[in-house]
Amino acid sequence: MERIGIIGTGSMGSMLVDALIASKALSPSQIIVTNRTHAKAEALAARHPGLIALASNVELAQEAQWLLLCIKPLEYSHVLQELQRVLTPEHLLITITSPIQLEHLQSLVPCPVARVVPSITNAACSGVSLCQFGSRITPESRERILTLFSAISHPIEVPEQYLRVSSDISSCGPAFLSYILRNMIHDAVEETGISAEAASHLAMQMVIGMGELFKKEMFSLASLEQRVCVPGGVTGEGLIALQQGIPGVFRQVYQRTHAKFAEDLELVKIQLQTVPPDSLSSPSSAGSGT
Ligand SMILES: NC(=O)C1=CN([C@@H]2O[C@H](COP(=O)(O)OP(=O)(O)OC[C@H]3O[C@@H](n4cnc5c(N)ncnc54)[C@H](OP(=O)(O)O)[C@@H]3O)[C@@H](O)[C@H]2O)C=CC1
Ligand SMILES: O=C(O)[C@@H]1CCC=N1
Repeated sequence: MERIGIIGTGSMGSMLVDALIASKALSPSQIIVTNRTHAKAEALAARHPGLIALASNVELAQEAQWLLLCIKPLEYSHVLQELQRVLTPEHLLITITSPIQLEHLQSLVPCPVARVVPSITNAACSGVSLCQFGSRITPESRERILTLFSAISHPIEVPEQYLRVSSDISSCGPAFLSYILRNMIHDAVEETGISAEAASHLAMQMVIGMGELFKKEMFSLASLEQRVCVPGGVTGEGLIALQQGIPGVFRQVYQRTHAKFAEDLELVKIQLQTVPPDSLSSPSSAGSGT
């Protein structure tokens, strides 16, 4: 494939670069990056000889047709204003951010747009990525996007109304489960005196083992729970405590994430009013920025 330009080499941008190279989906020389703090982009280039770190988003868009926007929602209006001068219908814009409506984004640029929401699990070429495609995406580009991201994840196409909750599970989920496990470890230490190190080791190995069981499709969540919970045994006693505390907690989690999402969508919408609707979309005025 042609070169891909990655704007933003923070947590996700750098993870995607590392994973795409590790999986051999892309070679370093197919990747160009920019980052607001240029030193971060340079560090990535140093890690992957052949990868180019540029200082300007405009220059990057002139060098690459596929642009992966790995910036945060409130950074879009600034970056889109910069890019408007150079984007052409031949570009392809992929956002990894949720609170920006795809059709709105598409209305501001002359090119096709798509969304691919990654998960930190993609760093291990595992887990899912959540995909959505704007109306200008051709079947061929759709296939190429799915092929690229299938090298580091299981891409899943999600409808707009389930984007937030899907990302809550697949992208925020690792943080939620880590928090629960940290509490499991903390309380073990407080209650019994086991060392934090020993409890952490047990917890990590347990999670890795569970992942293997699911990978091998040996259990569903319910059948695993049932298999471990020996009638009259200790697990059932422990579950009584969990049954008092856990049910309903995730309803609150989803209510909070959805409220924040709605707030961000609104803020982004207001900010994007400063980006004029695409005035470059007619091929005659699109320029030859590639
Ligand atoms: N973290 C996660 O697990 C997931 C995150 N996401 C989404 O990914 C997006 C990015 O998140 P994340 O990587 O964690 O955030 P980070 O803050 O780590 O990365 C954002 C990067 O964008 C850079 N940046 C900001 N403005 C510009 C600009 N004008 N030009 C070039 N680079 C710029 C920042 O540079 P600087 O170094 O100067 O700050 C920073 O490195 C968010 O929208 C988030 O919702 C999606 C799924 C999972
Ligand atoms: O915390 C966040 O906003 C991002 C979105 C998905 C995971 N992390």
